[in-house]
Amino acid sequence: MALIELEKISKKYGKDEYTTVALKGIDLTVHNGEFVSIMGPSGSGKSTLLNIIGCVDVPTEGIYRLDGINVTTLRDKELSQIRNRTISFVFQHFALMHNFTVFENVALPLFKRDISKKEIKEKVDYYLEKLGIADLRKKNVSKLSGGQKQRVAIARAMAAETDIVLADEPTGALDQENGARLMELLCQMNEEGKCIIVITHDEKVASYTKRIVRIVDGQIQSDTKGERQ
Ligand SMILES: Nc1ncnc2c1ncn2[C@@H]1O[C@H](COP(=O)(O)OP(=O)(O)OP(=O)(O)O)[C@@H](O)[C@H]1O
Repeated sequence: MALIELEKISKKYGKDEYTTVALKGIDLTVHNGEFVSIMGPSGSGKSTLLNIIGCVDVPTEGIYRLDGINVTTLRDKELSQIRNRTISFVFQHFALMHNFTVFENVALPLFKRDISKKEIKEKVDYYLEKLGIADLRKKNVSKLSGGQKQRVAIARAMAAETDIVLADEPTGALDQENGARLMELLCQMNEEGKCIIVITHDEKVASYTKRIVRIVDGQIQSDTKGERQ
């Protein structure tokens, strides 16, 4: 069964003469363990597509099945529950909670689950160790470097142990070395079985992925194999 199944997805913003059609009848199927990059010019609809896949926005038309469930008909509460247990996000500007510690940021998605504090602590400690940032656990995230912040964001995505990780220009705010390190971490997560979808303008970032979907003007222009298989 497909993990992500988009059927004739369209998205319009605004009304009447102010309408923007961001997506036009997108059909896209992604399976467990895939590593996909979504590329395309600015304004082509990449972020809109990722937001719909991530259940933070809803399509105007079409059907979205996430892990076999038609999420287009769900209410907000059900949608956020499915999102929390299925999807993690990694953003260009990290989207961490300022004035919270590294530990608290990584633990955040776990607080919404039905698991004990002890289990949360063990899980978070395990992933902080795995990413080499255990010594930063009590530090306020606003005091960290860009590379360290992105490691915290990856630790948060790993600790959530969701099947899907969505990344929007995740290397955009990083230097080359930290960008490469981040892509290695995403590759590692993919090898451990996660389905990863990354939006990027950067061919180098796309070269780490196994499949490249190119979008132009709200439509899929091509869907090809990436360099890494
Ligand atoms: N909230 C919104 N309200 C109105 N129009 C929007 C909104 N969000 C996006 N759009 C429009 O939808 C189209 C697609 O935008 P989107 O952000 O998905 O493109 P993108 O490919 O991610 O662009 P970029 O690479 O510049 O981030 C654009 O024309 C944009 O102006």
